[in-house]
Amino acid sequence: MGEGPDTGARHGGPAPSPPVFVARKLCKSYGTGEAAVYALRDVDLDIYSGEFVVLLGPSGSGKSTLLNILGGLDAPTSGQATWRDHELTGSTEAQLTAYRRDHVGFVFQFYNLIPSLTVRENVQLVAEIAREPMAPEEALSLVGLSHRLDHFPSQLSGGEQQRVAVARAIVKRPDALLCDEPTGALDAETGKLVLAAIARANREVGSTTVVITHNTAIAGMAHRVLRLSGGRIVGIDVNPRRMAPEELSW
Ligand SMILES: Nc1ncnc2c1ncn2[C@@H]1O[C@H](COP(=O)(O)OP(=O)(O)OP(=O)(O)O)[C@@H](O)[C@H]1O
Repeated sequence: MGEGPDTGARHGGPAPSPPVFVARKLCKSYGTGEAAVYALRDVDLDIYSGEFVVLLGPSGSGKSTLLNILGGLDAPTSGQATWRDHELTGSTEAQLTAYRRDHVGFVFQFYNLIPSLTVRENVQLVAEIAREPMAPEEALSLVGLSHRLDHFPSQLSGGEQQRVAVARAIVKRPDALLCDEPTGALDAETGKLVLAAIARANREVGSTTVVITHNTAIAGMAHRVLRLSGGRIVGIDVNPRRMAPEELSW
């Protein structure tokens, strides 16, 4: 991968390749009538191959709902979401399971490692069900943990455990890497190491990457920042220069 996707059309230059994620008029509501809660309202979205996108917004703005729909973990109430030629809306549970297994790596705020397995075994578990995985050792090297292969999760710091979770997400070389508040439970210095691991996966594996945060500093890493508020995308910023994780401060 080079410096990221061709952002030409967004700057008025040559046409880029078609988007990999497309959402049109996505709505998600819970309940009905006066008690209804609208998590997403008429969201239109295009995300391009290899992009690093940050979804930025306050608590309750709809970030997780949007990411979960893109990842095939949730379905909208109405509207359309597609991944390349996969129609996510309207897919059966079995089709969504296959989509997640074959194309998506997830990283959540809490690492959910299996405590009785070593670092290598936690990553191996996903490699075994993937179509074209890299070696677990390669994934763990990408996140800087080659020296901790045979340790158990309880022997690692929170930031190291989250880097194992990143390795587990990327070992299958996912087309999409979807991260929901990956640094939410970490201090700034540790969080930057995790962000560096995610950025490296985006660059070297080529995974189209979406990171949720309510931390505005993290937005500096992205190609583009989609700002959410009240279930709507209220702004899209293109970073003229992306910052490296170690340049961020919060
Ligand atoms: N299962 C549910 N039932 C009812 N309301 C829900 C449900 N899930 C989400 N919501 C509501 O939808 C809205 C959007 O939630 P969502 O989790 O997508 O926001 P978010 O921006 O990710 O927030 P946070 O940063 O706090 O995780 C919120 O008002 C939330 O309370």
